[in-house]
Amino acid sequence: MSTYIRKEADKVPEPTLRRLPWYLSNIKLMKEKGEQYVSSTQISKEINIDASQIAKDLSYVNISGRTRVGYNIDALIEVLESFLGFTNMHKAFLFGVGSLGAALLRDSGLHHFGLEIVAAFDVNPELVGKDLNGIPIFHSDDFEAKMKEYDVNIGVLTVPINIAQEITDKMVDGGIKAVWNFTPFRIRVPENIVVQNTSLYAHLAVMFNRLNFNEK
Ligand SMILES: NC(=O)c1ccc[n+]([C@@H]2O[C@H](COP(=O)([O-])OP(=O)(O)OC[C@H]3O[C@@H](n4cnc5c(N)ncnc54)[C@H](O)[C@@H]3O)[C@@H](O)[C@H]2O)c1
Repeated sequence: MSTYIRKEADKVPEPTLRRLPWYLSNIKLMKEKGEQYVSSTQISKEINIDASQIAKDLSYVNISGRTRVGYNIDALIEVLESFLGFTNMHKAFLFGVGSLGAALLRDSGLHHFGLEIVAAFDVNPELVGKDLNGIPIFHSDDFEAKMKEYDVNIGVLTVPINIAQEITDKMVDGGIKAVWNFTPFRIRVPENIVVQNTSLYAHLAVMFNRLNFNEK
């Protein structure tokens, strides 16, 4: 039996994966303006990224465009959405319904990007048993049981930093395969588990620095 081993080289580069959703949003805007075809040069003008870079990024996506006319806009949107995993809903559990966790539960935008938080966990008696934006909040102790009930493989981590690792271990032991980590803690996980660290503050220093530069 021959097994196909996925090589590192088969992986789409992370910068490409970060740019593709951006192209997608802009292409959708162009569609709203009534365009039927879009070229990498046009996208380039909108978002100020080199057209050759855009063409290269789009080459990872299975779509062919005609050199001068460009890509059919509907087909490109469809292919990009499915390539990026935005069309099939990924179900997630969220841990820690505090100020950030609650904001994420209220955010309907996640849906458009393929993420559906189906339930949340907390230990605060004022929250447990309630629901927020239609999403039930259970006690953390009920997590293992709920894993059997829901078809979930993603965990969103918005708990206090001092329990970030403990809750991660709990999620992984329960069968979670990917952790979207909002805590500033660098959580450790087994090799087969995906971790995505996200910080709202990450780009603030860049903005402040550029602001100071422009004001000089
Ligand atoms: N990545 C970012 O941009 C960003 C932004 C804000 C906050 N954060 C981080 O997110 C985390 C939460 O911040 P916050 O301001 O929402 O805090 P918060 O104190 O408002 O919320 C934390 C919640 O976790 C709950 N909790 C405590 N123990 C728990 C357990 N065992 N199981 C489940 N839930 C439990 C608490 O009851 C509370 O509701 C912190 O680690 C913070 O540093 C990150």
